[in-house]
Amino acid sequence: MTKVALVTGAGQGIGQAIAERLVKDGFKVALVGRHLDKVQKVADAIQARGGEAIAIQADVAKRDEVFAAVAAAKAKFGDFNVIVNNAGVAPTTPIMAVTEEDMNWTWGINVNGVVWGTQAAAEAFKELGHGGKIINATSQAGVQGNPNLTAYGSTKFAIRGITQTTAKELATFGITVNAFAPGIVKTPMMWDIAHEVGQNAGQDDDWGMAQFSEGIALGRLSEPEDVANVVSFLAGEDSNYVTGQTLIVDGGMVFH
Ligand SMILES: NC(=O)C1=CN([C@@H]2O[C@H](COP(=O)(O)OP(=O)(O)OC[C@H]3O[C@@H](n4cnc5c(N)ncnc54)[C@H](O)[C@@H]3O)[C@@H](O)[C@H]2O)C=CC1
Ligand SMILES: CC(=O)C(C)=O
Repeated sequence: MTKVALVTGAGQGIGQAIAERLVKDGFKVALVGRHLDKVQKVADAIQARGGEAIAIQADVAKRDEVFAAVAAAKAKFGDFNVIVNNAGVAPTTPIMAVTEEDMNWTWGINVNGVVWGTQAAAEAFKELGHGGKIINATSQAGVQGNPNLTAYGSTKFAIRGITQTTAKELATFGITVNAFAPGIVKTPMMWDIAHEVGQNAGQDDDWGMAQFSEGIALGRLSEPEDVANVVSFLAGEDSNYVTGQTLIVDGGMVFH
């Protein structure tokens, strides 16, 4: 039977690439995003190529919206097997400029969103009487500290902790929980960061990006598909004996 996956933040960037890859792997996919038009466009393109996809509007910071999204995916496709808690935001925050709003906003989406997604998916797996896979987006910035990313980096360290904790807690239900840690991926998020870093230094976006791209052993920035390849492994049967882990997919930036 075809498996069902839900991907948050699937309207662009890494989430879009993951959704498209999971369709190639044979999944039916539910694409979740804050802006329905963006996820609908990606879902329409998948359907035009013969895949099965639905678009669902939800803000992952809101627990009831995440539960409703999982319920809608389960109702539409009749099963539920994988959630990819991918949605995230990445404000550039030098430590002395960090505000209460920065912390609450970033943690509300990046951390609370993972917790709500974990709860909603685990509840669905239990109702369906089978296990499942929970896959969380952390970052190289959640494995080692990055300057000016205090708010963001703190959320990504927390996500690795939640991944380990929930892997131990949910294993008894046949649920695995893993995370992927991208490096520097050419997406709108990373270009926004590069823009801010460049602007703060009186330089352009390419200069800003270059500050992050130094020291990649494989000598190139990441494409979203590099990350989707690893998520494909975590979503598939070949990773059945892997849980609580963070797979770093950064071309060789952080050696852990
Ligand atoms: N681009 C990069 O270099 C890296 C990205 N990551 C992580 O990968 C994940 C995806 O990143 P990108 O594709 O680069 O980001 P992106 O900003 O290009 O795309 C993220 C998507 O998530 C959606 N989103 C944001 N807040 C949301 C909310 N509250 N509810 C629902 N959807 C929401 C956005 O609308 C957007 O479509 C994020 O968790 C990010 O932290 C990790 C390491 C590096
Ligand atoms: C955005 C991000 O996760 C970085 C720079 O590692």
